[in-house]
Amino acid sequence: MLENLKKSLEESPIVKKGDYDYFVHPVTDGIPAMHPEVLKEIVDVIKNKVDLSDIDKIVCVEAMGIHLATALSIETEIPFVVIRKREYGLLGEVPVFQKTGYSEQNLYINFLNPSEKIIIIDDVVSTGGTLIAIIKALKTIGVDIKDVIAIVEKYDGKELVEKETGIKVLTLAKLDIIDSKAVVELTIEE
Ligand SMILES: O=P(O)(O)OC[C@H]1O[C@H](OP(=O)(O)OP(=O)(O)O)[C@H](O)[C@@H]1O
Ligand SMILES: Nc1nc2[nH]cnc2c(=O)[nH]1
Repeated sequence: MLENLKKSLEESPIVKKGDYDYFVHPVTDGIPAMHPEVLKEIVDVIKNKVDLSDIDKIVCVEAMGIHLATALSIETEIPFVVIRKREYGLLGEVPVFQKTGYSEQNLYINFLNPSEKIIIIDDVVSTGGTLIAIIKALKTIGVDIKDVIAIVEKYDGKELVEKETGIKVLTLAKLDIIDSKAVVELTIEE
Protein backbone atom coordinates (compact mmCIF):
# COMPACT_ATOMS: atom_id res chain seq x y z
CA MET A 1 0.00 0.00 0.00
CA LEU A 2 2.94 2.37 0.56
CA GLU A 3 4.91 1.28 -2.52
CA ASN A 4 4.85 4.74 -4.12
CA LEU A 5 6.10 6.35 -0.90
CA LYS A 6 8.88 3.78 -0.53
CA LYS A 7 10.01 3.97 -4.15
CA SER A 8 10.00 7.77 -4.19
CA LEU A 9 11.94 7.95 -0.90
CA GLU A 10 14.58 5.62 -2.35
CA GLU A 11 15.00 8.07 -5.24
CA SER A 12 15.61 11.05 -2.89
CA PRO A 13 18.60 13.18 -3.82
CA ILE A 14 20.99 13.69 -0.89
CA VAL A 15 22.51 17.11 -0.30
CA LYS A 16 24.80 18.42 2.43
CA LYS A 17 23.77 21.04 4.97
CA GLY A 18 27.13 21.54 6.65
CA ASP A 19 27.98 18.02 7.91
CA TYR A 20 24.34 16.96 7.85
CA ASP A 21 23.14 14.55 5.13
CA TYR A 22 19.78 15.94 4.02
CA PHE A 23 17.41 13.95 1.80
CA VAL A 24 15.12 15.78 -0.61
CA HIS A 25 11.63 14.40 -1.21
CA PRO A 26 8.18 15.79 -2.10
CA VAL A 27 6.79 14.96 1.37
CA THR A 28 9.62 16.76 3.14
CA ASP A 29 10.50 19.51 0.67
CA GLY A 30 7.77 19.90 -1.98
CA ILE A 31 10.36 18.95 -4.60
CA PRO A 32 10.56 16.94 -6.82
CA ALA A 33 6.84 17.15 -7.64
CA MET A 34 4.44 15.46 -5.24
CA HIS A 35 2.38 12.82 -7.03
CA PRO A 36 -1.12 12.64 -5.56
CA GLU A 37 -0.95 8.85 -5.20
CA VAL A 38 1.84 9.27 -2.62
CA LEU A 39 -0.26 11.71 -0.59
CA LYS A 40 -3.28 9.43 -0.92
CA GLU A 41 -1.32 6.39 0.32
CA ILE A 42 -0.21 8.38 3.37
CA VAL A 43 -3.70 9.61 4.22
CA ASP A 44 -5.23 6.15 3.75
CA VAL A 45 -2.70 4.53 6.09
CA ILE A 46 -3.20 7.21 8.76
CA LYS A 47 -6.99 6.84 8.55
CA ASN A 48 -6.57 3.08 9.00
CA LYS A 49 -4.09 3.19 11.85
CA VAL A 50 -5.10 6.20 13.95
CA ASP A 51 -8.35 6.61 15.87
CA LEU A 52 -9.55 9.96 14.57
CA SER A 53 -13.13 9.69 15.81
CA ASP A 54 -12.79 12.09 18.75
CA ILE A 55 -10.10 14.52 17.55
CA ASP A 56 -10.78 18.27 17.80
CA LYS A 57 -7.77 19.51 15.81
CA ILE A 58 -4.91 18.34 13.66
CA VAL A 59 -1.72 20.25 14.56
CA CYS A 60 1.13 20.60 12.07
CA VAL A 61 4.41 22.47 11.87
CA GLU A 62 5.29 25.03 9.18
CA ALA A 63 6.24 24.42 6.47
CA MET A 64 6.36 20.77 5.54
CA GLY A 65 3.56 19.57 7.78
CA ILE A 66 1.01 21.80 6.07
CA HIS A 67 0.27 19.74 2.95
CA LEU A 68 -0.05 16.61 5.11
CA ALA A 69 -2.48 18.28 7.53
CA THR A 70 -4.43 19.72 4.60
CA ALA A 71 -4.87 16.36 2.90
CA LEU A 72 -5.84 14.67 6.18
CA SER A 73 -8.22 17.48 7.11
CA ILE A 74 -10.08 17.29 3.80
CA GLU A 75 -10.48 13.52 4.18
CA THR A 76 -11.55 13.60 7.85
CA GLU A 77 -13.29 17.00 8.12
CA ILE A 78 -11.15 17.72 11.21
CA PRO A 79 -9.86 21.33 11.33
CA PHE A 80 -6.13 21.98 11.52
CA VAL A 81 -3.82 24.64 12.93
CA VAL A 82 -0.25 25.40 11.93
CA ILE A 83 2.58 26.03 14.38
CA ARG A 84 4.18 28.97 12.61
CA LYS A 85 7.67 30.36 12.21
CA ARG A 86 6.11 33.84 12.41
CA GLU A 87 5.45 35.65 15.67
CA TYR A 88 1.99 37.25 15.83
CA GLY A 89 2.02 38.70 19.35
CA LEU A 90 -1.52 37.43 19.94
CA LEU A 91 -2.75 36.91 23.49
CA GLY A 92 -1.78 33.40 24.64
CA GLU A 93 0.86 32.86 21.94
CA VAL A 94 3.43 30.28 23.09
CA PRO A 95 6.97 30.48 21.65
CA VAL A 96 8.91 27.24 21.13
CA PHE A 97 12.65 27.01 20.47
CA GLN A 98 13.26 24.54 17.62
CA LYS A 99 16.68 23.00 16.97
CA THR A 100 17.20 20.55 14.10
CA GLY A 101 20.41 18.99 12.75
CA TYR A 102 21.02 22.07 10.59
CA SER A 103 18.99 25.00 11.95
CA GLU A 104 17.54 26.72 14.98
CA GLN A 105 14.75 29.23 15.33
CA ASN A 106 11.57 30.04 17.24
CA LEU A 107 8.17 28.59 16.39
CA TYR A 108 4.91 30.05 17.70
CA ILE A 109 1.80 28.21 18.89
CA ASN A 110 -1.56 29.96 18.67
CA PHE A 111 -5.22 28.97 19.03
CA LEU A 112 -4.87 25.72 20.92
CA ASN A 113 -6.85 25.41 24.14
CA PRO A 114 -6.47 23.25 27.25
CA SER A 115 -8.22 19.88 27.03
CA GLU A 116 -8.58 19.93 23.23
CA LYS A 117 -7.90 16.51 21.77
CA ILE A 118 -5.27 16.77 19.07
CA ILE A 119 -3.01 14.78 16.82
CA ILE A 120 0.32 16.15 15.63
CA ILE A 121 1.52 15.47 12.09
CA ASP A 122 4.93 16.35 10.67
CA ASP A 123 6.92 15.19 7.66
CA VAL A 124 10.07 13.85 9.32
CA VAL A 125 11.58 13.14 12.72
CA SER A 126 15.38 13.16 12.62
CA THR A 127 17.18 14.49 15.72
CA GLY A 128 13.79 14.72 17.42
CA GLY A 129 14.50 18.35 18.38
CA THR A 130 11.36 19.74 16.77
CA LEU A 131 8.84 17.24 18.11
CA ILE A 132 10.36 17.22 21.61
CA ALA A 133 10.12 21.02 21.86
CA ILE A 134 6.59 21.13 20.45
CA ILE A 135 5.22 18.29 22.56
CA LYS A 136 6.67 19.82 25.75
CA ALA A 137 5.10 23.19 24.90
CA LEU A 138 1.74 21.63 24.05
CA LYS A 139 1.79 19.79 27.38
CA THR A 140 2.25 23.11 29.21
CA ILE A 141 -0.80 24.47 27.36
CA GLY A 142 -2.70 21.38 28.55
CA VAL A 143 -3.88 19.99 25.21
CA ASP A 144 -4.58 16.27 25.12
CA ILE A 145 -2.11 14.76 22.62
CA LYS A 146 -3.76 11.60 21.28
CA ASP A 147 -1.26 10.69 18.57
CA VAL A 148 1.95 11.95 16.98
CA ILE A 149 2.72 11.06 13.37
CA ALA A 150 5.91 11.68 11.41
CA ILE A 151 5.86 10.20 7.92
CA VAL A 152 9.61 9.49 7.79
CA GLU A 153 11.97 8.64 10.64
CA LYS A 154 15.71 9.18 10.30
CA TYR A 155 18.51 8.60 12.82
CA ASP A 156 17.17 7.89 16.34
CA GLY A 157 14.79 10.87 16.61
CA LYS A 158 11.68 8.74 17.08
CA GLU A 159 13.16 6.91 20.10
CA LEU A 160 14.45 10.18 21.57
CA VAL A 161 11.02 11.81 21.33
CA GLU A 162 9.45 8.82 23.03
CA LYS A 163 12.08 8.81 25.79
CA GLU A 164 11.91 12.58 26.41
CA THR A 165 8.12 13.00 26.24
CA GLY A 166 6.64 9.58 26.99
CA ILE A 167 4.59 9.82 23.80
CA LYS A 168 4.83 7.28 20.97
CA VAL A 169 5.53 8.46 17.43
CA LEU A 170 3.88 6.63 14.54
CA THR A 171 6.08 6.60 11.44
CA LEU A 172 5.44 5.10 8.01
CA ALA A 173 9.02 4.67 6.80
CA LYS A 174 12.60 4.72 8.09
CA LEU A 175 15.26 6.29 5.91
CA ASP A 176 18.98 5.80 6.39
CA ILE A 177 21.65 7.47 4.32
CA ILE A 178 24.38 4.99 3.39
CA ASP A 179 27.19 5.99 1.02
CA SER A 180 25.18 9.09 0.05
CA LYS A 181 22.16 6.99 -0.95
CA ALA A 182 18.74 6.72 0.70
CA VAL A 183 17.98 3.25 2.07
CA VAL A 184 14.33 2.85 3.05
CA GLU A 185 12.20 0.36 4.96
CA LEU A 186 8.53 0.66 5.77
CA THR A 187 7.83 0.80 9.51
CA ILE A 188 4.10 0.19 9.55
CA GLU A 189 2.09 -3.01 9.12
CA GLU A 190 -0.60 -2.52 6.50
O1 LIG B 1 13.74 15.90 14.12
P1 LIG B 1 14.39 17.20 13.72
O2 LIG B 1 15.87 17.09 13.61
O3 LIG B 1 13.94 18.33 14.58
O4 LIG B 1 13.93 17.52 12.23
C1 LIG B 1 12.59 17.53 11.82
C2 LIG B 1 12.12 18.89 11.37
O5 LIG B 1 12.96 19.38 10.31
C3 LIG B 1 12.14 19.90 9.27
O6 LIG B 1 11.77 21.22 9.55
P2 LIG B 1 12.54 22.52 9.07
O7 LIG B 1 12.81 23.33 10.29
O8 LIG B 1 13.69 22.19 8.19
O9 LIG B 1 11.45 23.34 8.28
P3 LIG B 1 10.58 23.11 6.97
O10 LIG B 1 9.41 22.26 7.40
O11 LIG B 1 10.19 24.49 6.64
O12 LIG B 1 11.45 22.40 5.94
C4 LIG B 1 10.93 19.00 9.33
O13 LIG B 1 9.81 19.61 8.71
C5 LIG B 1 10.71 18.77 10.80
O14 LIG B 1 9.85 19.72 11.38
N1 LIG C 1 13.82 17.14 3.73
C1 LIG C 1 14.42 16.85 4.87
N2 LIG C 1 13.94 17.39 6.00
C2 LIG C 1 14.58 17.08 7.13
N3 LIG C 1 14.31 17.45 8.39
C3 LIG C 1 15.23 16.90 9.18
N4 LIG C 1 16.10 16.17 8.47
C4 LIG C 1 15.70 16.28 7.19
C5 LIG C 1 16.22 15.74 5.97
O1 LIG C 1 17.24 15.01 5.91
N5 LIG C 1 15.53 16.07 4.84
